[in-house]
Amino acid sequence: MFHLAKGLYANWNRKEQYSILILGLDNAGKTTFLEMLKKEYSKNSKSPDRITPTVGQNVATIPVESSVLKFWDVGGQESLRTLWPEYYRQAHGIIFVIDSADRARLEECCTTLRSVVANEDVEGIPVLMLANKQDRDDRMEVQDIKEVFNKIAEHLGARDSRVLPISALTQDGIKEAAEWILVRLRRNKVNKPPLYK
Ligand SMILES: Nc1nc2c(ncn2[C@@H]2O[C@H](COP(=O)(O)OP(=O)(O)OP(=O)(O)O)[C@@H](O)[C@H]2O)c(=O)[nH]1
Ligand SMILES: [Mg+2]
Repeated sequence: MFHLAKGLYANWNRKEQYSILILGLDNAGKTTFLEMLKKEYSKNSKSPDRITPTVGQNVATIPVESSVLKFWDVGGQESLRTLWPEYYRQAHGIIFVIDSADRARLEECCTTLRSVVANEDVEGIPVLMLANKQDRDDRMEVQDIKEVFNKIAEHLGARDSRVLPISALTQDGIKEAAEWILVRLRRNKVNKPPLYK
């Protein structure tokens, strides 16, 4: 009887777990964003001055509301982007981070995102674009970034997508980003069910 009750209790307590892939060019601020998410939700994070370019992957499992979000942060250097498709099939959502101060690579950003969303393994899953580094004086206006990326969004079909301004460094917009993606992951759960852990 005790074991049955314990089993039922464990079942009721299982949480929905969604995997989110954090992509973007090198230096966009992906790892800083992830560390700040950890700071926001689990109070256990690395200080930004200890973050170095990612060569492998960083994984963090973060409780957000009644769900668990498992983030996969991979290196954005060109030579490492060939590894990204390995992660596509398991992803419930994509967060694509853009360096708002890097005008010179905005086009490269677009081409990269376009090739990501064209892959059939990520078909239908929500895509959140983060215009990061909004604290910098030399940033591009969010409206200008939106105009560029909305052109890509037109090819995303019925799936959810959005451009949100953030500053990973000052933690502005971090919570809004997590909340936006969670709502869309739940909305898409009939098409891409979460794991129950
Ligand atoms: N001013 C400013 N700098 C930022 C912000 N976010 C990240 N940075 C800086 O940008 C640089 C790169 O940040 P990372 O988080 O390592 O970038 P990444 O996208 O993980 O880079 P890779 O691992 O090489 O793909 C670091 O010097 C960060 O401190 C931000 O919101 N504002
Ligand atoms: Mg990194």
